[in-house]
Amino acid sequence: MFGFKKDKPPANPPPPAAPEQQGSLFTRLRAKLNRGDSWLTYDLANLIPGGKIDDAVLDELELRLITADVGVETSERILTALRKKVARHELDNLDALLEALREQLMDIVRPVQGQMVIDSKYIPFVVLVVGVNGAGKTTTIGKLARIIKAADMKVMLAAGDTFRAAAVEQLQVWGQRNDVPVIAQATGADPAAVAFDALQSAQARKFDVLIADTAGRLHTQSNLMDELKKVKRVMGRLDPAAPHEVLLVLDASQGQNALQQAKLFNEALGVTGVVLTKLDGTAKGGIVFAIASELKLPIRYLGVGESVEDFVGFEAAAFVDALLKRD
Ligand SMILES: Nc1nc2c(ncn2[C@@H]2O[C@H](COP(=O)(O)OP(=O)(O)OP(=O)(O)O)[C@@H](O)[C@H]2O)c(=O)[nH]1
Repeated sequence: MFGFKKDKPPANPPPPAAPEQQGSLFTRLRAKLNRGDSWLTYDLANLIPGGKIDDAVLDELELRLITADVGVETSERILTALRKKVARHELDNLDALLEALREQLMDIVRPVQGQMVIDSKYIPFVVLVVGVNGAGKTTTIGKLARIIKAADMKVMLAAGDTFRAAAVEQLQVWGQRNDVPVIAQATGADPAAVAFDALQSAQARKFDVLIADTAGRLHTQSNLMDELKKVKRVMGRLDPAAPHEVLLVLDASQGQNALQQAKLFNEALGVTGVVLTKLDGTAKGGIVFAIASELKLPIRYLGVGESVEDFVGFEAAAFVDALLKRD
């Protein structure tokens, strides 16, 4: 329900779901992903006036996949499978086409569905959040802290983006409002020192989870990666297994750029999970499939709006069905 798993059930049962968490994930996703119509299936029925699936329909579908940043190779693979079925006369109406498309899409995203497991053998379980500026890191940390707290766990935040004063303030405001402690230092402080202090404090105070924010922009990209590697290394001195989750936040509306970012961050840091933000209303939501097929990294969460409740655990079937607008 919360989009993550604790290895052991909590001592106290989690409180009832907030009102916005009620209602099926599919219904909520459908409303958020397809403002109006789905980028994938809008008006498709009208393209098949006689009900016949022909090359024009398949070409249009391929164009939509590519335009939505599914990626040329992945789109071609999907269409090759569909074309074979058409040639065998297995797809002779829209329903059959959509069902075959659903199977293809599910084959891509099913393997990357995987909840974050908060392993209680680590005190705290450390989540390092990385990504370029503006991707939605701070918002994601707020949303994630909220659901973890709602499951009766003690969460602490580390304000590791010491490069930007506003980023620290944003996290502090969020922490105050939600009664979650935030460890911060002055602007320009060494982010590795912030991470070290925060982890030491969370260990001493026996917090369940520490979520560490990081900078998304430095003078050069190699500076940024070196800084993030140092944060990782320094945490490892206090707990050799930390960070236990390296969560990469990507702005889905950045399309193929997001894919490039993912490759760089993964090479440098070994990403263990991805959060795709701003999927609400973007016509570039196909990047989910590109990330899944090219990187094969677990997709943990989707951000589908700016408010704290616009955050859902990634479930392949709900996502695909919401895109295809099928109940
Ligand atoms: N529509 C939409 N907006 C989002 C989502 N997630 C974040 N945002 C918005 O994106 C903007 C950037 O989010 P931040 O959380 O500040 O991004 P950041 O990566 O921490 O970037 P800095 O704070 O600049 O380091 C904010 O205006 C957020 O409200 C989402 O899922 N959907």
